[in-house]
Amino acid sequence: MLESLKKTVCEANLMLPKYQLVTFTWGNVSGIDREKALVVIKPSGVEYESMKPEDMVVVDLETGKKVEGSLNYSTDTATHLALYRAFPEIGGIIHTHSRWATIFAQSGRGIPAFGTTHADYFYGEIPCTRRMTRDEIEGDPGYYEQETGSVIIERFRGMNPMDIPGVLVHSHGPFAWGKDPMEAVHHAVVMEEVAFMAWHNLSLSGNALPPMQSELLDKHFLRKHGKNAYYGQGKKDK
Ligand SMILES: O=C(CO)[C@@H](O)[C@@H](O)COP(=O)(O)O
Repeated sequence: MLESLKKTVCEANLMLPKYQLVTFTWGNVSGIDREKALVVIKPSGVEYESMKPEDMVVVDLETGKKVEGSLNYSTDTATHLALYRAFPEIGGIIHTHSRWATIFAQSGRGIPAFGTTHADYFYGEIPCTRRMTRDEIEGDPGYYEQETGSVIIERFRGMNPMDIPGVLVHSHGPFAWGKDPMEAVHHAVVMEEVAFMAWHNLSLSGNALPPMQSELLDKHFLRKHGKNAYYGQGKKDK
């Protein structure tokens, strides 16, 4: 079942060690088949060196039940499912504990847009959720992870998840998404890079640097995204 998506999701997971986004097994990527309403996600706690497409686990989007796979699915599966249900435009999700983004998450701070590297991918600050409450943390397996999805969705109320394809979960770490699993990984790599830069910008400025000017944010984001985008090979030069 879903052999091609399993291959893609496995390859996307293998990008985590490649781009140094992960230590040990601390991360996961998933992808969704919207027509079948099935999600493919990596198994929990399996070393990346030995991970194969056939290890991927298939989960029903609505019930959260495993429909195929001999291994246990990622502990973060319920968060992925909550995000897929809330954001119908996304096709892939990644969670990591990449160092610089996690430093911002642990500090409860969003990553401000300080430059065009950020603006090419994120249309403003990458937000941080609120702290989770005791009631949201305690409970049966899967409940805390589902509530992790809820605090992300709450933070994105009134926002377009494709304008800002990532978030920091307070005291935890980054989640990112995209139109497919590979784009989600791409966004996680950029988030880590801009977190690294932003930390140094804040440090050099004595924590007093304002965000970049809105005109420059608009220019860089909108020339790569949206109906009038002209970056890359999509639209032919006049
Ligand atoms: O967030 C955490 C641990 O804090 C998990 O995402 C991480 O260890 C990866 O878990 P899985 O191997 O996907 O079950």
